[in-house]
Amino acid sequence: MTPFGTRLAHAIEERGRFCVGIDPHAALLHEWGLGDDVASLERFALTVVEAVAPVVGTVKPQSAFYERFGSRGVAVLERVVAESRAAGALVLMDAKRGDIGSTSQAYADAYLDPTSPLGSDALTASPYLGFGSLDPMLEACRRHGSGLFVLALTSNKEGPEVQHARTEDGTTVAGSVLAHLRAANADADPVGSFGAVVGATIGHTAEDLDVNGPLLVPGFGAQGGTVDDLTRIFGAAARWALPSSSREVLRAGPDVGALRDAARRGNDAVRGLGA
Ligand SMILES: O=C(O)c1cc(=O)[nH]c(=O)n1[C@@H]1O[C@H](COP(=O)(O)O)[C@@H](O)[C@H]1O
Repeated sequence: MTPFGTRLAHAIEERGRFCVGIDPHAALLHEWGLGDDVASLERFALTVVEAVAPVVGTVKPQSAFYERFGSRGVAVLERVVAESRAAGALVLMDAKRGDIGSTSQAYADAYLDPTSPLGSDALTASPYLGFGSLDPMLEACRRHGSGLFVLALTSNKEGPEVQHARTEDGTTVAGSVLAHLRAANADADPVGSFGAVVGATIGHTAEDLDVNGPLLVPGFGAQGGTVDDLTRIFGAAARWALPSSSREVLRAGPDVGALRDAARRGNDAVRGLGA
């Protein structure tokens, strides 16, 4: 199986680095003239897939917006995964999973094994039960050619309380996560399969963001992150950055052409990063 990092490098080269978040917020369903029910969820999500999955390299459905409708919402999420992949986009499942190791194994089986109904190209993961608790996920990625994006410096204002805290050896929690990722990606070429999540809104950081892996960068667009912010925060590490935007693109719907244009505009805006 080709490693996720290699597949992602091809996707960036062929389609660009912009990632579209497929987040069916209740407010967006309303803006699209839809109701807050499963049929509307399905219409919204599959319209976005039809518009953007053939043109962008990566899509990122946020699981919570589907889970809130129960099993029928999760069935829609399964279709989002399958139809996005069929259209040629890599699916980064945003479920931010993390638990004791034996349960992490079950999350790995659910999201990182391509034969599972929710099997995706990559998963977002939370390292706050200790980075080692994610080992079953890393192992599944190696086995199946999938990838992981581990929270490091998140885009929300509450993140620093945990992420800037110092560990016993004086490094920050974020720095420690980044060091683990760097080790996991050692020797990968052109880029590893184990990425970090770093928000476009963090302002600046003294951390070394070069982990020889991809950087998922939410907070671009609706949360205020701009291209200038990306250049300032990431410098040369922007080479493997995936700026991700949900609401700013999704507000262009429900027209398929307008959604696709919004995705293309996002892609064009970040094309020169890391050059
Ligand atoms: O892992 C994420 O994707 C994520 C991490 C983070 O630090 N901040 C963040 O906003 N996200 C997700 O990125 C998306 C941002 O959506 P918009 O603000 O609408 O572009 C949501 O799905 C969030 O759950």
